[in-house]
This record gives sequence, structure tokens and C-alpha cells, in this order.
Amino acid sequence: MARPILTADQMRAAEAAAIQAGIAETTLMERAGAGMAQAIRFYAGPRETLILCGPGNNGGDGYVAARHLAKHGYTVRVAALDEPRTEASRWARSQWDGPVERFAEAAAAPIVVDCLFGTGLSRGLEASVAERLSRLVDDALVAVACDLPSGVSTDGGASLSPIASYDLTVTFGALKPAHRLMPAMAKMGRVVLANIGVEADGKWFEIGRLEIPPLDPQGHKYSRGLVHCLAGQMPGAIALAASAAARSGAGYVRVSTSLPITNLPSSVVQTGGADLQDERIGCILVGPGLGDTPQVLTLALTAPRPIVIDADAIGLVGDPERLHGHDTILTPHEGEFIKLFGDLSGSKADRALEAARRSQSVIVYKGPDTLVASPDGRLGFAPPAPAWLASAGTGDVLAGMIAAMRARGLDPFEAACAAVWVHGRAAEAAGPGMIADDLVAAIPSALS
Ligand SMILES: NC(=O)C1=CN([C@@H]2O[C@H](COP(=O)(O)OP(=O)(O)OC[C@H]3O[C@@H](n4cnc5c(N)ncnc54)[C@H](O)[C@@H]3O)[C@@H](O)[C@H]2O)[C@@H](O)CC1
Ligand SMILES: [K+]
Repeated sequence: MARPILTADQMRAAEAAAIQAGIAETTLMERAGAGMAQAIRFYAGPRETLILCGPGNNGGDGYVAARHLAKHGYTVRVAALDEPRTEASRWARSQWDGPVERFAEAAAAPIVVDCLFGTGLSRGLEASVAERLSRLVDDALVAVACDLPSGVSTDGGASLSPIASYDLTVTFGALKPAHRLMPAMAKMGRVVLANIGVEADGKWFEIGRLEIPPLDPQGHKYSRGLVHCLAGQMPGAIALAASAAARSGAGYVRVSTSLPITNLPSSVVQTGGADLQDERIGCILVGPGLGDTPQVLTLALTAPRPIVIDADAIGLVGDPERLHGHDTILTPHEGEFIKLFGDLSGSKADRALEAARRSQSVIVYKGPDTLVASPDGRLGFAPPAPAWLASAGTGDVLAGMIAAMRARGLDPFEAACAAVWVHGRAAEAAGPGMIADDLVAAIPSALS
């Protein structure tokens, strides 16, 4: 179910390998253009279509799509920014027997397809080009991007020039990081992946529904996973996390707290002390509502058990190397990430992997474009989740869900990916106006 993600260089290498194996570059372009035409027919329906072609292979895909759409009865206009400059795009242009307008003079159309630049973009578009493209995209009923909206940096997701919002993005062979990184991700609309027969192996992927092992019919509450939560100064947050862990299929959830917590489900057990040497513990959770009590984190780190470190506890780690030798998952949002790892350079993907390497922990780098990074180089990109997920307490819920998945026996990286996926789907099920408590209630529907 997971869709592969490749950088621009990796995609070029994958294409070169396919060509080396005997697939002609024009065949790849033919498949890309045909795939895009098919997606347009499926998602946008039959309306007059304006295809904007740039000078490279992104433009080449556009000429191919124009031919396929015309063959299916579409009224197609093609407008070129420049003459084709690559061999494959010259071939594609030669196969299009309709007229070609000038980009600067092209009038609006109900469907506009942006094939100006894709993975070959090296700088922002000229202001006049970016402005005209944005106007055509804004005026369209359905705006489609070929591979990427022109102006997006493929690997980092930054806008190198202003970008309008698209309804559909059709990409080829593999997703690119920009499809799942902000701010670009918010401009893509639906992202469709067309198969062009290129092998896209790698360690990066879009997180999809994970196979969570079925429950053992002979299992008991401990074998289904015991989550031990450590409360701090504000127990409301740990109550949310513990409830989420219980709803995520942990067999037993325990909270050690010095203050009685009133809003916990009766199935969650409160204890005064914390015997963290208990070998039945599948995962310890520390951080939600912890406040400034570093001794609680220190206590958690004395236990030879898997640990989820969230919220306040992240800032209390101090040095990422302190986590070496522990089995840890860290769940920082941007502020907590910077507090622990400083201002790392590179894209969000680069920063997440560097943090995982330095801490030898799985990092769940939260935000509208959440990433899950493993020290072994695996990187999961979350699919888009509803904007209403950004509210108080939803991070506590996620931490509880991760702890439950870990206690259920998933490896740390897979536990984090599974929880991130279910968290987003539970938010969809809970709907707008949702509060974190509703999110907890929606977890079972997203798990099934
Ligand atoms: N290489 C292949 O085998 C395939 C490539 N495909 C398509 O090819 C695209 C990549 O094609 P290209 O590598 O030719 O690159 P693009 O078509 O993305 O860009 C073309 C060229 O424009 C120039 N350029 C970059 N930024 C510019 C700017 N801001 N203003 C003006 N000129 C600029 C660069 O010289 C660049 O090489 C992909 O996005 C995809 O759509 C598909 O056809 C599938 C097969
Ligand atoms: K494009």
C-alpha cells in the first residue's frame, strides 16, 4: 500500500536504469503522457483542455497527453513556453499534429495542465511566467500539474516562485519528497501515481495502511501489550495519552501518578509507585503533561524497556547521545525538535534523518507534513491529514497510540508509522470541530 518516494537524482537514476535495461526514453515519456491523460479523463471529465508545455521532458509529457486526450474526443489546445530542447520532447512534439500557441498569449480554459517544469527545475520561474501560469491555474475549473506544480523544489518542497493551488497532480514512477512536504504539499490537490515501468526501490515512502498483526486468540492482557505511562505535573495530558493507548489495542494500560486523575476510563489502572523493571511492560510513555520534572525521564531511562519520549520530556533529554543504547521513539514538533537537535540544515527529510542518526532513535517529526525517520535510513512521509488535527491534546493522543503499537510488538519505526496513519484517519472520521477526546473515541473505527 505504501507508495515509494524518490528524490530528483534518484528518479533520474531509476529512469537511466530503465533505459539501460532496454526501455526507450520515448516509451517512458509515452507512458507518462498516457497516464496523465487517463488521470485527467478519470478525475476532470471531458472539457476543453489547455496544455502548457515547457522546453524539457515535462513539456514532452504534455505533448503526449495532448495527443491522447484529442484521441478521446477532447478539444485540446497546446501552448508552448519555448521550443522543445531535449530529444524525447522533440519526438513528443513531432507526434502532436495540432497547432501550438504561444504561452504568453494563451487564453484560459476549463482544464489547464501545467507541463512547464518538473524535476529539472533549478530556479524559480521568471516573474511574468509565474504570474501568467498562476492566473491560468486560478481561472481553471480543474488545474492539473504534470509531475509537480512548476516552481516547486522537488526534494525540499519549497516554492522557488509563487505557486497557485492545483486540484490534481499526476506523478510518474514514484512520488517525490515535495508531494509530501510543506508548503508544496498543500498546493498539489490529489496526487496520482502513474506506473511507467521504472523500478522505484528505496527506503523512503508515503505511509499507508500497515498490516498490524492480528490478535492472538490465545493471548491475554499482558501479551497484547502493557503500556506504562508516567504522569507529571499536569495529569490531564497523560490521561488523554493513556486513553488513546487503551483504544489502540494495548491489552493493559497503567499510569503511575502522585495526583489522582479523575477523567481516566476505569479500564486504565492508576498506581502510586512505578515498578519499571516489570518485564511485562511493552512500552513506557513519558512526557505528556510532565512539566519540569527531569527525574521522571531519568527514571524511565533506567528501565530496559522500549520508551516513547514526548512533549516536555523531549526538552529534558539534553544531549541526543544520552539515548544511545535505549529503544526510543521521540515525537517532537518543530519547537521541541529545535530545542533538542538545534538548527539542523537541509530539507525536513534531511533533518529528520540526521536527528534519528544522532539520537539512534526513531523520530516522529510532527507537523502538517509529519515524517517518521529511523536511524537505519527508513523514512515515512505521512499522507495529508485534516487541518483540524492541529488542536490541543492531539499530540498526547498520538504518543499514546505509538506506545500501544510498540507494546503490541511492532518494531519502533513501524509502530510510529502505524500510529501516524491511524491518527490521521481517526481525525477524518471524527470530522471538523473535533477535540482530542473525540479523536480518542474515533480510533477504533480507524483501526478496523
Ligand atoms: N527522464 C525521463 O526518462 C522521464 C522524464 N519524465 C518527465 O521529465 C521531467 C523532467 O524533465 P527534464 O529533466 O527535461 O526537466 P524539466 O522539463 O523539468 O525542465 C527542463 C529544463 O528547463 C531548464 N530550467 C530549469 N528551471 C528553469 C526555470 N526556472 N526557468 C527556465 N528554465 C528552467 C533546465 O535546463 C531544465 O533541464 C519530469 O518532471 C517528468 O515530467 C517523464 O517523461 C518520464 C520519463
Ligand atoms: K509541471
